[in-house]
Order: sequence, then C-alpha cells, then structure tokens
Amino acid sequence: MTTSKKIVLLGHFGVGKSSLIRRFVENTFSENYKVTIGVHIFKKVVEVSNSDSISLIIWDLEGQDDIKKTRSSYLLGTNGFIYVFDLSRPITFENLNSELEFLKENFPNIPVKVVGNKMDLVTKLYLKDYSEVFGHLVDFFTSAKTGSRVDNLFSKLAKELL
Ligand SMILES: Nc1nc2c(ncn2[C@@H]2O[C@H](COP(=O)(O)OP(=O)(O)OP(=O)(O)O)[C@@H](O)[C@H]2O)c(=O)[nH]1
Repeated sequence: MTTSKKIVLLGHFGVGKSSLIRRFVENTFSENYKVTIGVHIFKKVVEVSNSDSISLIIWDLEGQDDIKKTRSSYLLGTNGFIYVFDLSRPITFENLNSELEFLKENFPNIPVKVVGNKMDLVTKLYLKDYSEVFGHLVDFFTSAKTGSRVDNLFSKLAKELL
C-alpha cells in the first residue's frame, strides 16, 4: 500500500534546505547557491516495509528568519516538518527555542525533526560543545555535501508518518 504525506522544510536563508532535498531525492550536491523563491515541490517514494511504501511530497520553502513570516497556506495539511539550521552560522539557531514553540503551539501532534546541517564545516570539538548545550533540541546533524545522515533523517520521519 502507498500513502502520500506532505513534508515541509523550514529554516533561515541558505541553511541547506534545497541541498538536503536534492541529496535525498537525486543524490546530488552543488556548491552554487540558488535562492528559493516561494516554494518548490519534490516527490520521492520510500519503502518502509515489504508491503508498505510512502510517497513523500516534499515542500522546499524560501528561507525565513522567522517562521511566523511563512505564508500559512504553504503549511496547510502538513504531516511532518523538518526545521533546518546551519551549524556554521549561529544566527540561524539563535531563536531555535521560540521557533519550535511556535510549531508546537500551532501544529500540535505534527512531528518536527530538527536538523543541524553543514556538519562538514565544523570541527568535532565544536559539535561536542554544541551538543552539550543544544543537543536535547536536535534530532540529526547532517551534511548535504557529504550526504551524512541525510537518508536517516528522511526515513526516520517517513516511518513516523506511517
Ligand atoms: N559545506 C556545505 N555547504 C552546504 C551544505 N548544504 C548546503 N550548502 C551550501 O549552502 C548554500 C545554500 O544552500 P541551499 O540548499 O540553497 O539553502 P536553502 O536553505 O535552500 O536556501 P534558501 O533558498 O535561501 O532558503 C549553497 O551554496 C550550498 O551549496 C552542507 O551540508 N555543507
């Protein structure tokens, strides 16, 4: 059986939302920054067991420094969120707590995966220190560039949505 679920990626400008999707859907990466205007929609079917698969409809929204500025029509009918920040740019996770609170209040019961991307740009020591302070808020550290943990992120969310 195949069911269809809508996933929305949120986060600041340039944190790597489009790159994570491209890595997951096409297994490609580009250093070029092509800013997303409005929304791009991608699709990928993921097998979650021998008999079940899930068709992920993935919405790549333009970057926002504040979730409240996102057009509410883009968020209608969302089954799961991926909130992405850039480990190498603290401004992209300064308001992480309040952004997550906003999602919890407005979309209760919708799963949210929090992702620290661009892991390849920070040292292991930085990541260790970072995890000690903010680790409890973060579900995955990823790199769209190397592909690290990208499949794990989408498959974990897909399984939760079934
Ligand atoms: N080193 C490194 N660079 C990355 C990674 N992910 C994305 N980038 C680079 O970061 C820049 C922005 O990536 P995008 O995927 O366009 O970011 P976005 O969040 O979709 O940006 P908006 O369209 O503004 O919302 C590009 O130059 C990418 O090549 C990563 O994991 N590591």
